[in-house]
Amino acid sequence: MWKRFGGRAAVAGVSFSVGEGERACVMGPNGSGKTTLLRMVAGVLRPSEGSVFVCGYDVWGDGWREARGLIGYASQDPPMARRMTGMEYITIVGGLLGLSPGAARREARRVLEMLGFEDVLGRVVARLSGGQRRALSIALALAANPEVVVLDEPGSGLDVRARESLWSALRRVFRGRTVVFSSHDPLEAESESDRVLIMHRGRLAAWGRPRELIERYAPRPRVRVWADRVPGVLEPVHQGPGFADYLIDAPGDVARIASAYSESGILVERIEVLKPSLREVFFAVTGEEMD
Ligand SMILES: Nc1ncnc2c1ncn2[C@@H]1O[C@H](COP(=O)(O)OP(=O)(O)OP(=O)(O)O)[C@@H](O)[C@H]1O
Repeated sequence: MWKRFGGRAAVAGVSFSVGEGERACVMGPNGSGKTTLLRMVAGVLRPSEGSVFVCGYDVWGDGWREARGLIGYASQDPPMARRMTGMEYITIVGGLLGLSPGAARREARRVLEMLGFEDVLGRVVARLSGGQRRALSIALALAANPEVVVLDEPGSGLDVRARESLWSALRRVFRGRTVVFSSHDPLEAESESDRVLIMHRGRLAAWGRPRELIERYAPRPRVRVWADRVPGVLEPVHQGPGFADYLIDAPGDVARIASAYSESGILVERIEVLKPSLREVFFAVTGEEMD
């Protein structure tokens, strides 16, 4: 897929496939093209070039009607009239998506109960938090019982506990479905997906199973030393404000690094061991730190 806005490519030649029942997570720095990619996959933004197939149907060709009936999509911040209640939103927008009012209400309520957000139905949108609005749009995306679910940052804007309970419910809701979602959280990506796609400046920088990506791009642990200077004898692999990272190859390396700091008279605030994770993969392939 390609998507150009004016002369600029937001998505530049990205190809991937997700198997039936698999969950794929799209990661990438801000502006790397995640939302644009998901919108093309979900059938709401036409690619400048390329195609999307869902269950064999061409989303942007003659299979659009069938394909769109198979996809449930929740955008990052869907437009909602502030004076509508959650129930009115589900009924009206569900109607636009072809759901009968009864089915939309019944199915959305079922999903919201699973998510622990059933009280949003009776409240006006203006009074809902970002997380509650997100739950409402996820419920609508799932109300038609889609085969394929596309969710743009379902966990964003939620605190750690709310995110954990959302995911424990989503795991049940997602069972048997194919899911493509985006995330800024490497732990969420690692634990909730079978495959990870890392976007960088519109291109696919890495694609694979989380473990394979870690093995390929970040097999060695690092230590991060927090101090205001770096000893001249050491070569950090990465430096940021107030910290420097070093690769660890042998058991004595951490002690060797710590003594280089003390021998240079540099006060160390703290030392962290960074276990290889998608965070390190992300850094290795994009050159950028995750949030
Ligand atoms: N409708 C549009 N018109 C013009 N440019 C756009 C449009 N939508 C996205 N872009 C541009 O395309 C690029 C990719 O944007 P996109 O929203 O897909 O990134 P993203 O990875 O989802 O970012 P974020 O993590 O901040 O949500 C950005 O430079 C953005 O400004």
